Amino acid sequence: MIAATKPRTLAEKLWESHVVHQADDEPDLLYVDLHLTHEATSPQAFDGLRLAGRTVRRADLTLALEDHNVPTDTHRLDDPVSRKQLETLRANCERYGVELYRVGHDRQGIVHVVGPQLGLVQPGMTVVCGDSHTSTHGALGALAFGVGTSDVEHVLATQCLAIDRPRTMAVEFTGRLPAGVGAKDLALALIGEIGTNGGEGHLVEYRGEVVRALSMEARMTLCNMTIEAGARAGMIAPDDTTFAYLAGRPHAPSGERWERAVAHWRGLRTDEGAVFDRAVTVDVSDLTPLVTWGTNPSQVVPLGGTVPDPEEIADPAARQAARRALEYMELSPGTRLRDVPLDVVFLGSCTNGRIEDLRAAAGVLRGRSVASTTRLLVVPGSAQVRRQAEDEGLHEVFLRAGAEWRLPGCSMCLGMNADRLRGGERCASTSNRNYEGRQGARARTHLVSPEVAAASAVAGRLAAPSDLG
Ligand SMILES: CC(C)[C@H](C(=O)O)[C@@H](O)C(=O)O
Ligand code: SF4
Repeated sequence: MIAATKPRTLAEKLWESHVVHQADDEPDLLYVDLHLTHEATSPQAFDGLRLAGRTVRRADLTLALEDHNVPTDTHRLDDPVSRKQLETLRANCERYGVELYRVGHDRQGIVHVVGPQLGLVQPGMTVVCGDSHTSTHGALGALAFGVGTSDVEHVLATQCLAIDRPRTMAVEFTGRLPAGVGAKDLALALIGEIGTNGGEGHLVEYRGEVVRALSMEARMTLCNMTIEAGARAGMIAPDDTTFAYLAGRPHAPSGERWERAVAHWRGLRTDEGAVFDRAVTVDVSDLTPLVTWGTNPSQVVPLGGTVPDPEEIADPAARQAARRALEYMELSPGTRLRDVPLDVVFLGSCTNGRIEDLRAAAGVLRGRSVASTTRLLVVPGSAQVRRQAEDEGLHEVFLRAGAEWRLPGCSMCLGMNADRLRGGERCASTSNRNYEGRQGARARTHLVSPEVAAASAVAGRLAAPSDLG
């Protein structure tokens, strides 16, 4: 009799198929199929390599992008700090033979937008990048880890990652997703429920019909924000949506190799009866568009709601955090979110800077104008997204509405380039972080979906598309 194999989760399968070395009381050593890198977290890693007299083990499995420091209004690198970052990356890539898509290249863009777009990220792979939002790539059924700079050095030198095995966690959204509610709302709803530490030490697999019905790009939005729940990574088992997305992409297999790949990928799913260390369900039937009111993504309420009163929060630590957040955000309890005026709206980032996000926003903005008191920045996540949007005429919708149509990059997602909020400006942003100072000194950030961002730009205050006349 053949011994029955123990049912395994998708994460366990991918982990076990990549273990190079395992020993008691040591992290596992995993083989890395794809290493993505950018200017912000690679300089010290390359320095370390050079000092140790080592070289890049698999330059052919390594790709570098310029995203965090790039200006998005011009290709000119005027800012000396940013220029230094980019010049350092260029010199390192040149020296070690690593391919680099630099500013102006037709494949340049945010690392987490470009990887999937080129078909570089495929089901079953391990993907590593010195960037927390590497979790995005798990949407394709990959095991994708954001790592620190010393890990980047180790991966450059060995193509392996030393990592403790996380526990597994199933997240299932149940019920029917109402119209006007999307992946960004799912992510915020989950974080609102389990908190910014709720996923700590876990590898999340998103499961169930609601997730199955999401487009590939929506799945990326969801996996992208997994990290904001404190989890180690997020993933979704590949299915026909994944295969349709990958087919024909520059680095996807073709012909007979494609058929073989798909046959293999179909087996990359959690077995019936496999046990997760933890399971969370979130009912989405009554979900409405969400907006953050505070300074972390768990401080979130429905757009139709009001700013909560910290004094009504039972947990003392949460109460104190809410008090401080309201002070920073200059908001008082009971204020209707819809009454909150905005200086800036930012549509972009690796969370919501893809073509579907731009289409959704353009759908709201068509025939409308941005409020005179508000500035709308539209920043495509990559040069390819920008081209595609222009082919579809979306840029004309944005420009006609009075928005700024920018060049690709991280932009106002974080204050590492010229796109920054100034003097305590308030912004509705489609990005993933709203910590103090994230978008500039004293900047106030409200995280929202692309549809809410677009409607808010028109209204000049937080608004849903259904609020617009
Ligand atoms: C600069 C980089 C290390 C950082 C990250 O790891 O996420 C950035 O991308 C961010 O979103 O804060
Ligand atoms: S867009 Fe924002 S979250 Fe994404 S990699 Fe860039 S800085 Fe990080």
